[in-house]
Amino acid sequence: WNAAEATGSGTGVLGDTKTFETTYSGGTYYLWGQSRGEGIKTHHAKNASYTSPKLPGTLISSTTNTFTDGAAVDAHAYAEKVYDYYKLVHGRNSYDGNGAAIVSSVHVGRSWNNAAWIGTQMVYGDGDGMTFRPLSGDLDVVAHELTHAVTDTTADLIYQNESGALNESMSDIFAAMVDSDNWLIGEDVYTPNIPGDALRSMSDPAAYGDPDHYSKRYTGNEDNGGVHINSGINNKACYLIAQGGTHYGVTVTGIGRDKTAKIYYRALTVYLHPSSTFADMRQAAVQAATDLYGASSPEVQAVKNAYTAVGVN
Ligand SMILES: CCCCC[C@H](S)C(=O)N[C@@H](Cc1ccccc1)C(=O)N[C@@H](C)C(=O)O
Ligand SMILES: [Ca+2]
Ligand SMILES: [Zn+2]
Repeated sequence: WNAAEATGSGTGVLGDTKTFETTYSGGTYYLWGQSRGEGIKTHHAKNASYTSPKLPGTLISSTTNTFTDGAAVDAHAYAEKVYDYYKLVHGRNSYDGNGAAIVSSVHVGRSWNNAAWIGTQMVYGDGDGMTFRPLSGDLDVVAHELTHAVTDTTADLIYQNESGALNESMSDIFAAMVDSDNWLIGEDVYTPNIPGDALRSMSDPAAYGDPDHYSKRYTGNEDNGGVHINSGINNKACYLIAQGGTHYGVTVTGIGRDKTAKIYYRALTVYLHPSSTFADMRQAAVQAATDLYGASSPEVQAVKNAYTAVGVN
Protein backbone atom coordinates (compact mmCIF):
# COMPACT_ATOMS: atom_id res chain seq x y z
CA TRP A 1 0.00 0.00 0.00
CA ASN A 2 1.16 3.55 -0.61
CA ALA A 3 0.50 6.10 2.14
CA ALA A 4 -1.60 8.73 0.38
CA GLU A 5 -1.96 12.24 1.84
CA ALA A 6 -5.56 13.25 2.63
CA THR A 7 -7.54 15.94 4.43
CA GLY A 8 -9.56 14.79 7.40
CA SER A 9 -12.09 16.60 9.54
CA GLY A 10 -13.30 16.33 13.09
CA THR A 11 -14.75 17.96 16.18
CA GLY A 12 -12.45 19.51 18.80
CA VAL A 13 -12.70 19.48 22.58
CA LEU A 14 -14.84 22.64 22.53
CA GLY A 15 -17.21 21.21 19.88
CA ASP A 16 -15.78 23.14 16.93
CA THR A 17 -15.22 21.50 13.53
CA LYS A 18 -11.76 21.65 11.99
CA THR A 19 -9.76 20.07 9.15
CA PHE A 20 -6.21 18.69 9.21
CA GLU A 21 -3.82 16.44 7.31
CA THR A 22 -4.35 12.67 7.43
CA THR A 23 -2.82 9.69 5.61
CA TYR A 24 -4.79 6.97 3.81
CA SER A 25 -3.26 3.51 3.83
CA GLY A 26 -4.74 0.04 3.55
CA GLY A 27 -8.35 1.22 3.73
CA THR A 28 -7.82 3.32 6.87
CA TYR A 29 -7.18 7.03 7.53
CA TYR A 30 -4.61 8.00 10.20
CA LEU A 31 -3.86 11.18 12.19
CA TRP A 32 -0.58 11.49 10.31
CA GLY A 33 0.26 14.57 8.30
CA GLN A 34 3.21 14.25 5.93
CA SER A 35 3.70 17.76 4.51
CA ARG A 36 5.28 19.44 7.57
CA GLY A 37 8.89 18.41 8.17
CA GLU A 38 9.19 14.68 8.86
CA GLY A 39 5.50 14.58 9.72
CA ILE A 40 2.98 15.11 12.51
CA LYS A 41 1.56 11.96 14.20
CA THR A 42 -1.06 11.81 16.96
CA HIS A 43 -1.55 8.71 19.12
CA HIS A 44 -3.94 7.29 21.73
CA ALA A 45 -2.09 6.48 24.96
CA LYS A 46 -4.97 4.44 26.43
CA ASN A 47 -4.35 6.02 29.85
CA ALA A 48 -0.68 5.05 30.01
CA SER A 49 1.28 7.42 32.28
CA TYR A 50 3.61 10.06 30.82
CA THR A 51 6.53 7.96 32.11
CA SER A 52 5.26 4.72 30.56
CA PRO A 53 7.33 2.82 27.95
CA LYS A 54 3.99 2.12 26.23
CA LEU A 55 4.06 5.68 24.80
CA PRO A 56 3.37 6.95 22.19
CA GLY A 57 0.57 4.33 22.00
CA THR A 58 -1.55 3.69 18.90
CA LEU A 59 -1.72 6.02 15.89
CA ILE A 60 -5.29 7.29 15.86
CA SER A 61 -7.31 6.02 12.90
CA SER A 62 -10.70 6.25 11.25
CA THR A 63 -12.28 4.31 8.38
CA THR A 64 -14.17 7.43 7.26
CA ASN A 65 -11.54 10.24 7.57
CA THR A 66 -13.88 11.87 10.11
CA PHE A 67 -12.52 11.94 13.67
CA THR A 68 -14.68 12.27 16.80
CA ASP A 69 -11.97 12.16 19.51
CA GLY A 70 -11.85 15.87 20.42
CA ALA A 71 -8.57 15.65 22.32
CA ALA A 72 -6.92 13.94 19.34
CA VAL A 73 -8.42 16.34 16.80
CA ASP A 74 -7.12 19.37 18.71
CA ALA A 75 -3.70 17.91 19.51
CA HIS A 76 -3.22 17.20 15.80
CA ALA A 77 -4.72 20.38 14.33
CA TYR A 78 -2.99 22.64 16.88
CA ALA A 79 0.37 20.94 16.30
CA GLU A 80 0.00 21.94 12.63
CA LYS A 81 -0.72 25.54 13.68
CA VAL A 82 2.30 25.75 15.98
CA TYR A 83 4.56 24.16 13.32
CA ASP A 84 3.30 26.80 10.85
CA TYR A 85 3.92 29.63 13.36
CA TYR A 86 7.57 28.71 13.86
CA LYS A 87 8.14 28.07 10.14
CA LEU A 88 6.39 31.17 8.78
CA VAL A 89 7.21 33.70 11.51
CA HIS A 90 10.69 32.58 12.59
CA GLY A 91 11.85 30.46 9.64
CA ARG A 92 12.29 27.46 11.95
CA ASN A 93 11.49 24.03 10.46
CA SER A 94 9.91 22.13 13.38
CA TYR A 95 11.19 22.32 16.95
CA ASP A 96 14.79 21.39 16.09
CA GLY A 97 15.08 23.57 12.99
CA ASN A 98 15.71 20.38 11.01
CA GLY A 99 12.16 19.16 10.36
CA ALA A 100 11.94 16.73 13.31
CA ALA A 101 8.74 14.68 13.37
CA ILE A 102 6.18 16.02 15.85
CA VAL A 103 4.69 13.19 17.91
CA SER A 104 1.78 13.58 20.35
CA SER A 105 -0.22 11.27 22.61
CA VAL A 106 -3.63 12.08 24.07
CA HIS A 107 -5.52 10.33 26.90
CA VAL A 108 -2.27 10.10 28.85
CA GLY A 109 -2.75 9.10 32.50
CA ARG A 110 -6.10 8.97 34.26
CA SER A 111 -7.84 12.34 34.71
CA TRP A 112 -4.37 13.86 34.52
CA ASN A 113 -4.51 17.62 35.06
CA ASN A 114 -1.44 18.39 32.98
CA ALA A 115 0.41 18.20 29.67
CA ALA A 116 4.15 18.02 28.97
CA TRP A 117 7.03 17.64 26.53
CA ILE A 118 8.77 14.46 27.72
CA GLY A 119 11.93 15.01 25.69
CA THR A 120 10.74 13.06 22.67
CA GLN A 121 7.05 13.90 22.25
CA MET A 122 4.08 15.84 23.62
CA VAL A 123 1.68 14.23 26.10
CA TYR A 124 -1.76 15.47 27.11
CA GLY A 125 -3.96 14.54 30.05
CA ASP A 126 -7.76 14.46 29.92
CA GLY A 127 -8.12 16.56 33.06
CA ASP A 128 -10.59 15.66 35.80
CA GLY A 129 -13.36 17.77 34.31
CA MET A 130 -13.17 20.25 37.22
CA THR A 131 -9.65 21.67 37.15
CA PHE A 132 -9.15 20.97 33.44
CA ARG A 133 -10.96 19.60 30.43
CA PRO A 134 -8.71 17.68 27.96
CA LEU A 135 -5.65 19.87 27.78
CA SER A 136 -4.96 19.71 24.02
CA GLY A 137 -8.23 21.64 23.68
CA ASP A 138 -6.33 24.92 24.16
CA LEU A 139 -3.87 26.16 21.53
CA ASP A 140 -1.97 27.77 24.45
CA VAL A 141 -1.14 24.33 25.82
CA VAL A 142 0.06 22.89 22.51
CA ALA A 143 2.23 25.95 21.81
CA HIS A 144 3.54 25.87 25.40
CA GLU A 145 4.58 22.23 25.14
CA LEU A 146 6.10 22.42 21.64
CA THR A 147 8.06 25.50 22.75
CA HIS A 148 9.69 23.35 25.45
CA ALA A 149 11.05 21.28 22.56
CA VAL A 150 12.39 24.45 20.91
CA THR A 151 13.99 25.48 24.21
CA ASP A 152 15.50 22.02 24.74
CA THR A 153 17.16 22.16 21.29
CA THR A 154 18.47 25.72 21.79
CA ALA A 155 19.09 27.42 25.19
CA ASP A 156 18.29 24.14 26.98
CA LEU A 157 17.40 26.09 30.13
CA ILE A 158 17.77 23.90 33.26
CA TYR A 159 14.25 23.17 34.59
CA GLN A 160 14.66 24.57 38.09
CA ASN A 161 14.97 27.90 39.93
CA GLU A 162 15.61 30.98 37.75
CA SER A 163 16.58 29.15 34.54
CA GLY A 164 13.53 26.93 35.00
CA ALA A 165 11.27 29.96 35.43
CA LEU A 166 12.71 31.33 32.17
CA ASN A 167 12.10 27.94 30.55
CA GLU A 168 8.45 28.06 31.61
CA SER A 169 8.15 31.73 30.64
CA MET A 170 9.45 31.05 27.11
CA SER A 171 6.70 28.45 26.73
CA ASP A 172 4.05 30.91 27.96
CA ILE A 173 5.44 33.73 25.81
CA PHE A 174 5.22 31.76 22.56
CA ALA A 175 1.85 30.33 23.62
CA ALA A 176 0.63 33.93 23.81
CA MET A 177 2.23 34.75 20.46
CA VAL A 178 0.54 31.80 18.74
CA ASP A 179 -2.81 32.09 20.54
CA SER A 180 -2.57 35.81 20.00
CA ASP A 181 -5.96 37.16 21.00
CA ASN A 182 -5.16 37.59 24.68
CA TRP A 183 -2.44 37.42 27.36
CA LEU A 184 -4.11 34.62 29.32
CA ILE A 185 -2.69 31.11 29.49
CA GLY A 186 -4.96 28.05 29.54
CA GLU A 187 -8.26 29.91 29.55
CA ASP A 188 -9.93 27.47 27.15
CA VAL A 189 -9.37 24.33 29.22
CA TYR A 190 -8.94 25.58 32.80
CA THR A 191 -11.93 25.17 35.18
CA PRO A 192 -14.63 24.47 32.57
CA ASN A 193 -17.34 25.41 35.10
CA ILE A 194 -15.82 28.85 35.84
CA PRO A 195 -16.00 31.25 32.90
CA GLY A 196 -13.38 33.92 32.24
CA ASP A 197 -10.56 32.61 34.40
CA ALA A 198 -7.20 31.14 33.37
CA LEU A 199 -4.31 29.18 34.83
CA ARG A 200 -1.95 32.17 34.43
CA SER A 201 -2.05 35.76 33.22
CA MET A 202 0.89 37.48 31.52
CA SER A 203 -0.73 40.93 31.76
CA ASP A 204 -1.40 40.52 35.50
CA PRO A 205 0.40 37.48 36.96
CA ALA A 206 -0.72 38.54 40.45
CA ALA A 207 -4.34 37.86 39.43
CA TYR A 208 -3.50 34.16 39.88
CA GLY A 209 -1.00 34.52 42.70
CA ASP A 210 2.17 34.74 40.65
CA PRO A 211 4.84 37.44 41.20
CA ASP A 212 5.06 40.45 38.89
CA HIS A 213 8.30 41.82 40.40
CA TYR A 214 11.65 40.19 41.17
CA SER A 215 11.42 41.26 44.82
CA LYS A 216 8.33 39.02 45.10
CA ARG A 217 9.98 35.91 43.66
CA TYR A 218 9.35 32.53 45.30
CA THR A 219 12.54 31.05 46.76
CA GLY A 220 11.22 27.75 48.14
CA ASN A 221 11.61 24.23 46.76
CA GLU A 222 8.10 23.58 45.50
CA ASP A 223 7.47 23.33 41.77
CA ASN A 224 11.18 22.84 40.99
CA GLY A 225 11.91 26.12 42.73
CA GLY A 226 8.79 27.89 41.50
CA VAL A 227 9.20 27.47 37.74
CA HIS A 228 5.45 28.04 37.12
CA ILE A 229 5.39 30.84 39.72
CA ASN A 230 8.45 32.98 38.97
CA SER A 231 7.68 32.71 35.25
CA GLY A 232 5.23 35.52 36.07
CA ILE A 233 8.11 38.00 36.45
CA ASN A 234 9.43 37.41 32.92
CA ASN A 235 5.90 37.03 31.53
CA LYS A 236 5.05 40.51 32.85
CA ALA A 237 8.22 41.94 31.30
CA CYS A 238 7.26 40.44 27.94
CA TYR A 239 3.72 41.83 28.24
CA LEU A 240 5.07 45.33 29.04
CA ILE A 241 7.46 45.25 26.06
CA ALA A 242 4.59 44.35 23.72
CA GLN A 243 1.71 46.38 25.17
CA GLY A 244 3.40 49.05 27.28
CA GLY A 245 2.18 50.31 30.64
CA THR A 246 3.32 51.75 33.95
CA HIS A 247 4.35 49.12 36.50
CA TYR A 248 5.57 50.04 40.01
CA GLY A 249 6.08 53.59 38.72
CA VAL A 250 8.14 52.64 35.66
CA THR A 251 6.59 53.46 32.26
CA VAL A 252 7.19 51.32 29.18
CA THR A 253 6.16 52.31 25.63
CA GLY A 254 4.97 49.14 23.93
CA ILE A 255 6.41 47.94 20.60
CA GLY A 256 3.75 45.35 19.69
CA ARG A 257 3.58 41.55 19.73
CA ASP A 258 5.42 40.85 16.49
CA LYS A 259 8.64 42.73 17.35
CA THR A 260 8.47 41.34 20.89
CA ALA A 261 8.25 37.79 19.54
CA LYS A 262 11.31 38.39 17.33
CA ILE A 263 13.31 39.70 20.30
CA TYR A 264 12.45 36.69 22.49
CA TYR A 265 13.04 34.22 19.66
CA ARG A 266 16.53 35.66 19.07
CA ALA A 267 17.26 35.78 22.82
CA LEU A 268 16.15 32.14 23.20
CA THR A 269 18.01 30.76 20.19
CA VAL A 270 21.17 32.88 20.25
CA TYR A 271 21.94 34.24 23.73
CA LEU A 272 20.29 32.22 26.54
CA HIS A 273 22.12 29.17 27.90
CA PRO A 274 21.26 26.33 30.34
CA SER A 275 22.05 28.22 33.56
CA SER A 276 20.77 31.64 32.49
CA THR A 277 19.40 33.79 35.33
CA PHE A 278 16.88 36.64 35.19
CA ALA A 279 19.80 39.10 34.93
CA ASP A 280 21.08 37.10 31.94
CA MET A 281 17.55 37.25 30.46
CA ARG A 282 17.60 41.07 30.59
CA GLN A 283 21.00 41.18 28.88
CA ALA A 284 19.94 38.62 26.26
CA ALA A 285 16.77 40.56 25.41
CA VAL A 286 18.65 43.88 25.26
CA GLN A 287 21.28 42.35 22.97
CA ALA A 288 18.67 40.67 20.76
CA ALA A 289 16.75 43.96 20.44
CA THR A 290 20.01 45.78 19.69
CA ASP A 291 20.88 43.29 16.95
CA LEU A 292 17.42 43.62 15.42
CA TYR A 293 16.59 47.32 15.87
CA GLY A 294 19.75 49.21 16.89
CA ALA A 295 21.24 50.30 20.21
CA SER A 296 19.36 53.62 20.41
CA SER A 297 16.04 52.21 19.15
CA PRO A 298 12.72 52.54 21.01
CA GLU A 299 12.63 48.73 20.99
CA VAL A 300 15.82 48.52 23.06
CA GLN A 301 14.49 51.24 25.38
CA ALA A 302 11.27 49.29 25.88
CA VAL A 303 13.23 46.16 26.83
CA LYS A 304 15.38 48.06 29.34
CA ASN A 305 12.39 49.81 30.92
CA ALA A 306 10.33 46.60 31.11
CA TYR A 307 13.04 44.68 32.98
CA THR A 308 13.59 47.66 35.28
CA ALA A 309 9.83 47.71 35.92
CA VAL A 310 9.86 44.09 37.11
CA GLY A 311 12.96 44.66 39.24
CA VAL A 312 15.56 42.96 37.03
CA ASN A 313 18.47 45.34 36.42
C1 LIG B 1 5.60 16.15 33.68
C2 LIG B 1 4.99 17.12 34.66
C3 LIG B 1 4.53 18.40 33.94
C4 LIG B 1 5.73 19.27 33.56
C5 LIG B 1 5.24 20.69 33.40
C6 LIG B 1 4.65 20.97 31.99
S1 LIG B 1 5.89 21.39 30.86
C7 LIG B 1 3.80 22.18 32.04
O1 LIG B 1 4.28 23.26 32.36
N1 LIG B 1 2.52 22.02 31.72
C8 LIG B 1 1.68 23.17 31.65
C9 LIG B 1 0.37 22.76 30.99
C10 LIG B 1 -0.41 23.98 30.61
C11 LIG B 1 0.14 24.88 29.68
C12 LIG B 1 -0.59 26.00 29.31
C13 LIG B 1 -1.87 26.25 29.87
C14 LIG B 1 -2.42 25.31 30.82
C15 LIG B 1 -1.67 24.19 31.20
C16 LIG B 1 1.43 23.78 33.00
O2 LIG B 1 1.38 24.99 33.15
N2 LIG B 1 1.25 22.89 34.01
C17 LIG B 1 0.90 23.37 35.36
C18 LIG B 1 -0.50 22.91 35.68
C19 LIG B 1 1.88 22.78 36.37
O3 LIG B 1 2.55 21.76 36.01
O4 LIG B 1 1.96 23.35 37.47
CA1 LIG C 1 -4.57 32.36 25.60
ZN1 LIG D 1 5.83 23.86 30.80
